Amino acid sequence: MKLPPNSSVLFDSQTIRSRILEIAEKVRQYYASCDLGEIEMVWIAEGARHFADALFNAMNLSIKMRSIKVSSYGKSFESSGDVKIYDSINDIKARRVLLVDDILDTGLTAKTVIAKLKSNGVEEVKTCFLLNKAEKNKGCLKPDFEGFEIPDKYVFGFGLDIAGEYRDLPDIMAFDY
Ligand SMILES: O=P(O)(O)OC[C@H]1O[C@H](OP(=O)(O)OP(=O)(O)O)[C@H](O)[C@@H]1O
Ligand code: HPA
Repeated sequence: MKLPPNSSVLFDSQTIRSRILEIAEKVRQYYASCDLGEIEMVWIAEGARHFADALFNAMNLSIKMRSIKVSSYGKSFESSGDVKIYDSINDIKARRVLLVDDILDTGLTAKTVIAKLKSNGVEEVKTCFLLNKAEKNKGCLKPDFEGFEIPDKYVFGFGLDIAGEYRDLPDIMAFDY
């Protein structure tokens, strides 16, 4: 597969896997004293697919898991600012939700979904991101669990795409655009 020019590996697959094991352990500890029946893990499709699968398997907790399709970038490198939620999430009524996404970039996607979940009556939403462009979003939303803080570069691989391509690369690559 031809990679975009000026791209390089930011995190290789082994580094990603090891970090996910660490996050999974922190999540396990957090929920250790909770009623597992009250918790639902909700991951944001499509980008979080690989992260959510790996995290869920590593957590090894008997909780429900589902995805919701949310999109705001399309083929662009910038958020359109219009976060579209394609699945009905009105039936997510768990008391506690663990919201999982591949990346916290501007924070708009997560903020929109959190507001919707809260308006459904979900009491607690904990967030878990593999990547956080913290310098860019100026800490507008503090993740409860996160993998790596990254600089303001466009990244792809391990679920993250450029216009629908490269999601299935095992490494996370960065790209100067
Ligand atoms: O913090 P933000 O600036 O809102 O960006 C983060 C969101 O952007 C990407 O989704 P995208 O809209 O590209 O859809 P996709 O997951 O299907 O690629 C990514 O998967 C996150 O969900
Ligand atoms: O850097 C990114 N890469 C891929 N998808 C994204 N969605 C928001 N930011 C990014």
